[in-house]
Amino acid sequence: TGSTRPQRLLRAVQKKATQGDPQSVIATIDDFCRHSEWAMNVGDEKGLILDSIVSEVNPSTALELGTYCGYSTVRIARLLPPGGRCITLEFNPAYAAVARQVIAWAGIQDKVQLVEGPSGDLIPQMKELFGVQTFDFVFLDHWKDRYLPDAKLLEECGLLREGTVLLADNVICPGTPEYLQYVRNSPRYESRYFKSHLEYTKVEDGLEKSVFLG
Ligand SMILES: Cn1cnc(CNC(=O)c2cc(-c3ccc(F)cc3)cc(O)c2O)c1
Ligand SMILES: [Mg+2]
Repeated sequence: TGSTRPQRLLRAVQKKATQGDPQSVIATIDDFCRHSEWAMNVGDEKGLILDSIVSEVNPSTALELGTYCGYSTVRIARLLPPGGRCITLEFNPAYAAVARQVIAWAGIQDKVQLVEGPSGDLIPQMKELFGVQTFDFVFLDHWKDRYLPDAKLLEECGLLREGTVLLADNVICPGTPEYLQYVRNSPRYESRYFKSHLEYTKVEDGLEKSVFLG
């Protein structure tokens, strides 16, 4: 039985990245995906937009939907203020197992809580499981048809506050048309599109930043 792509990505990190250095983990994954095997990390170009928005929000509590190999988890967690934390939800146990090791290699595991399971079941438990009041920042990067139902669930569970920033990956490719229509037309959000490219390619993609107005 051969290795999987996430396992080969992890092996590259453990071989080439400096332990405890998030930037070298990020650079190693970007190099692996650009020159060895494409993988669905947010990537370096959209990653810079993610970094600038996370830095602007400076979240105490961040939520990531869709961990995959932990690349964007590392990008977010390395920018959190002292005491800040990122809760990241991943449905796929094999991805979660790789992500835990990537996050640990970067040395930021103390800022991250990785939870395995379906976001639709876990979101209603955020308050009781993790003592979360509201999220300051949410990064949506999981199954594209879950963006809208999970955004509505976050609203219904009282997990968003006036000013919470939702940042959604892949709003063009693969695309999240129902989610886009909702956040761009709802009076409860102020939405803006950041044009970019699908990770490691020239294909158009982008991030949608939507501020919850309460
Ligand atoms: C199985 N699975 C576990 N997590 C997920 C959620 N992520 C995605 O689906 C996803 C997909 C793509 C993508 C794939 C093929 C292609 F041709 C173009 C784009 C890019 C991304 O940035 C993504 O986040 C899917
Ligand atoms: Mg994505």
